Amino acid sequence: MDRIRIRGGNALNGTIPISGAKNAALPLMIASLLTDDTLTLENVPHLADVEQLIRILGNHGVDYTVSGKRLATSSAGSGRTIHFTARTIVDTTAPYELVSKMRASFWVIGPLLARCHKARVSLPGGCAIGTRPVDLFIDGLRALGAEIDIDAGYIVAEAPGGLKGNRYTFPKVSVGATHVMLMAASLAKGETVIENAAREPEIVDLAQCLNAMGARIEGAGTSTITIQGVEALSGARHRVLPDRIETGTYAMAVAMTGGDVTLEGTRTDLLQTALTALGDAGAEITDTPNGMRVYRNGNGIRPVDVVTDPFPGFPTDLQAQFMALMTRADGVAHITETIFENRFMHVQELARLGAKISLSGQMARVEGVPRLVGAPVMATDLRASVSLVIAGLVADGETVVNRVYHLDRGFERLEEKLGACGAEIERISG
Ligand SMILES: CC(=O)N[C@H]1[C@@H](OP(=O)(O)OP(=O)(O)OC[C@H]2O[C@@H](n3ccc(=O)[nH]c3=O)[C@H](O)[C@@H]2O)O[C@H](CO)[C@@H](O)[C@@H]1O
Ligand SMILES: C=C(OP(=O)(O)O)C(=O)O
Repeated sequence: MDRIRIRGGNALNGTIPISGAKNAALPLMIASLLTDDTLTLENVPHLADVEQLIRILGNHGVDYTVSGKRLATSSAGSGRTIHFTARTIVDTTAPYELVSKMRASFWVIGPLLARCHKARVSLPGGCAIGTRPVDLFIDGLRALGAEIDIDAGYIVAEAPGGLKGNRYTFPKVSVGATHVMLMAASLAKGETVIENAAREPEIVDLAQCLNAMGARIEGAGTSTITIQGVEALSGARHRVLPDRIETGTYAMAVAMTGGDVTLEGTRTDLLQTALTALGDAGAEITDTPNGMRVYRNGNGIRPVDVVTDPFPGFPTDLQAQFMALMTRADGVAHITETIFENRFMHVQELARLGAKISLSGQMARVEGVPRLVGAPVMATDLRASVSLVIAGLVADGETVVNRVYHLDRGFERLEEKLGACGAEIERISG
């Protein structure tokens, strides 16, 4: 199993190209199930989750071809272009062996139901950050006329006469359930109105792609989305938006180590709340023509309290990274997690490096310390793992992060990107 070894102490200086967003690429790829025509996606990141989803889609009958080059360290925005074609759906079952590895693969339920009027999808896996139920998907799809049962770990859904548009109000904001409702309602008969929809940029990206395929979606990016169902969708070409979580992660790494880094191929408007928190912590962030510049001089890190919330709030996917930054603040910061009930698994690992963190329910009290000391660490989820990398970048001596496969789910060539900016970081294979 690969590990990442870091020798802390170097400031980061240089340029980091930001990849296409994992959390946009996944639903966009799944949207290819909605049409027998070719959906071409540009800027698709090379990540374990993307490869896994390609396998899952292949099981349903999606063919793919890859063109374009892999993202080179020196050039932003030149990620892969992948052409997905689901001429016919050969299987409407998404089996446990495939779906259990990745939460988002469950979302195939939406297009399968819409196009084939039936789907049998295993209950999902994904990062172990909470119980992560699927009740909102079930309620939402039932509102569109689907009949749904749970049988032996599978959701079995049918809509013999096709899905029918309806009004549905989410009792709680869900990114995944909003993606699924957009895809399902695009091929339903009549109008669907979704209230309390997620407003994440990845929702907007999916809606734009679906509209390019012939869907009629209005209001994506607000909490009310209206979809006029259409008979069929066609192919399209769409560029995956930049990864705001990767962007925020590297911005936090620079805030941690000090230095001056340009994040290329990204946009500040994708993560305003997190950038405001970073600014309050002492980093300077400015727009550049093709991204942003993050800079922190020799001044210390100021403690900042944050509370995670659905977009446009502070993203839960940056909570662990921000906590790593706060371990070196000049004072005490409080970090409250409101989205997932078990997303503090980095706390005990950060403590191995000398961090002083205490937990009380969903709130972490982080008392900044003047020094972290390298140690072997291990994390059980994607963003927790990268928070350990950020801490390792300033820890004295050597930090070894185990279970790198978590990182490979969501960070493209992390060690290369950080290494090019002066970090002493390497992957140890095997
Ligand atoms: C692949 C992807 O895009 N993953 C992101 C997506 O996950 P995901 O789409 O799984 O997250 P949701 O927005 O659905 O989850 C938000 C909250 O709603 C709850 N919930 C969700 C569905 C449901 O049927 N019932 C229910 O109670 C969840 O347990 C959680 O407490 O959004 C999360 C919140 O921004 C991010 O952390 C993940 O990185
Ligand atoms: C939690 C995440 O992913 P998933 O929803 O696929 O588990 C994430 O991207 O941080």
